[in-house]
Amino acid sequence: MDNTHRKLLIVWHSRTGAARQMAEAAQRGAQDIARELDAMGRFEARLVRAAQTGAEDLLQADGYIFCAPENLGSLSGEMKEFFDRCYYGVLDRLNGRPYGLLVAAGSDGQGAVRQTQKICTGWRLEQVAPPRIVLTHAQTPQAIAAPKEIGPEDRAHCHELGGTLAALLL
Ligand SMILES: Cc1cc2nc3c(=O)[nH]c(=O)nc-3n(C[C@H](O)[C@H](O)[C@H](O)COP(=O)(O)O)c2cc1C
Repeated sequence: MDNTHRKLLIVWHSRTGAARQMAEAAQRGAQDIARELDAMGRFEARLVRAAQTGAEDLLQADGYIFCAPENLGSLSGEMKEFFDRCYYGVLDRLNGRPYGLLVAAGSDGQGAVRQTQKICTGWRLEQVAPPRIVLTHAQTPQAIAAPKEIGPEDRAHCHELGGTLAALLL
């Protein structure tokens, strides 16, 4: 590809740490691929919390990873609020850009995946890898409130997704 600067935007929300670690692993994966391709000088993998992300951030990026927990069968409130806040401001202006999806969940995650896919279909984004759900197996109120630590295999899958997006953009 040409020498244009490429930007991957990783938008995340996390309450107890799992989705944050997933987003960080994806960022490292993207940076590792950029390093391998000797493209660090023309690539940026930016990690931004959903509450701090706006329409301008979306418009300025070339590709996306969305990473959030499933809560009550759908996307966590902060992540949904980000989509609600930005949706119409960028509609028809992101068409064809690639995205990947990471969901942290206690035991399911499918509701959050379906909901995010519908939103991204509305934005005409192109899903370039299967969504990854990381299960934390938190089911009791105590387990749900506890800080999470994702395992090396899950971390590796998120790292790989970041690498896939970077390779596509570079
Ligand atoms: C209010 C609330 C609702 C939840 N609902 C679901 C759910 O519907 N499905 C599920 O699999 N996990 C559910 N969970 C579990 C979280 O997805 C899980 O704890 C995950 O690790 C949270 O990600 P985080 O560590 O990045 O905050 C819920 C957690 C909370 C706090």
